[in-house]
Amino acid sequence: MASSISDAPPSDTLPDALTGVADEIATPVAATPVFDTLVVVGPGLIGSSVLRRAQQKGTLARQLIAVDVSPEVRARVEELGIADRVMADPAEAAALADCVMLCVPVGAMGPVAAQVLPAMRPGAILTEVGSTKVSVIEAISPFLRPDVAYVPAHPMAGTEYSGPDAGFATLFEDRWCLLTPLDGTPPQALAAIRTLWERCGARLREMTPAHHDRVCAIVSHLPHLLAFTICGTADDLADETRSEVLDFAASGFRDFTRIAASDPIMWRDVFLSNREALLEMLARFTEDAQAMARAIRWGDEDYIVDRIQRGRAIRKSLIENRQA
Ligand SMILES: NC(=O)c1ccc[n+]([C@@H]2O[C@H](COP(=O)([O-])OP(=O)(O)OC[C@H]3O[C@@H](n4cnc5c(N)ncnc54)[C@H](O)[C@@H]3O)[C@@H](O)[C@H]2O)c1
Ligand SMILES: O=C(O)C(=O)C[C@]1(C(=O)O)C=C[C@@H](O)C=C1
Repeated sequence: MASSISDAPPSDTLPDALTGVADEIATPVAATPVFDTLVVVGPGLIGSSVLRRAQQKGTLARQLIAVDVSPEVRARVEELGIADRVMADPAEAAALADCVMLCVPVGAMGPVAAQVLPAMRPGAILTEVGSTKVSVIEAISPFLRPDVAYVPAHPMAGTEYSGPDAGFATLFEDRWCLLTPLDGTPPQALAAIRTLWERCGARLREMTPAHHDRVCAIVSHLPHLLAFTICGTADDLADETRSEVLDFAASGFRDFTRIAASDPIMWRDVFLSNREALLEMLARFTEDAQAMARAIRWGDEDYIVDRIQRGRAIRKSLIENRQA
């Protein structure tokens, strides 16, 4: 593949930090930017965090272009000054890029890929950050070209906020970025996207798209489904009893409300696009919740304590892994 990717090292741990060992004090050198021109389509929470990181470090790309369908978002990105150029037409921007990163809701990935791919330069890279992988890959695949590499990725980092004001440069630090390369993904393109995420501070893991979707169904999608549901149940209860259920909803419930404040469009798309894996995890969860209900009904103290201890152990391991 004729690539226009800069000749970036595969990892920040090697030549970026130091040159040679001839002198007693090695000379630090700036890393070569991974790309000349990075186009971020959808500079919301994730896209604007990538732009801020790129601007702050200067080692992701020489030129940053933001593209958004919303005039309000474009105006805000201009005001924030987090891109060198802000454009409305994805195809016009894509023609200038050696990397296009799609940061739009997963339901928009296919239509946006259809707009950008025909305009991309030979040798450029298309990547995206969708929270689901199998259906996003299926939606993008019909528009792929042999001379444009596609590297699916998913930074496992976020907040309940969205839009360009919500982003921040350290969002990805110490967080996992899951990569799901395809059989035909060129190693050089994969290496460039790995370097980009490493320079965002992320830890990397590669897996198949199907495995990704099962993992994310349990660690991310089901927790959101439960948070939206429990808030709805509490709200219904407050209506029915005309009581102050929500006035006193502190502590445990409050933690659910943070997740439940997430963007409806993003989560509608995630649930529908990971339908199978999410429904499977929900079925397993429902069985386990029934088992807990049974233990409570029959006073099975051992079962109850065992489940609580498993929860505590999971929390402890997250803290040890710096993921809490
Ligand atoms: N929020 C998270 O925690 C999180 C974490 C990891 C990955 N993701 C994934 O990242 C993507 C973006 O999520 P976000 O939270 O940054 O969303 P966001 O709502 O903050 O930003 C999305 C942006 O995309 C723009 N957009 C929508 N449709 C478009 C189109 N057709 N053309 C151009 N722009 C369009 C919107 O105007 C918005 O500015 C989603 O695919 C999501 O699944 C989200
Ligand atoms: O931390 C949060 O609030 C998030 O929702 C982030 C979170 C997650 O569930 O962990 C949400 C969606 C993503 O695709 C990745 C990360």
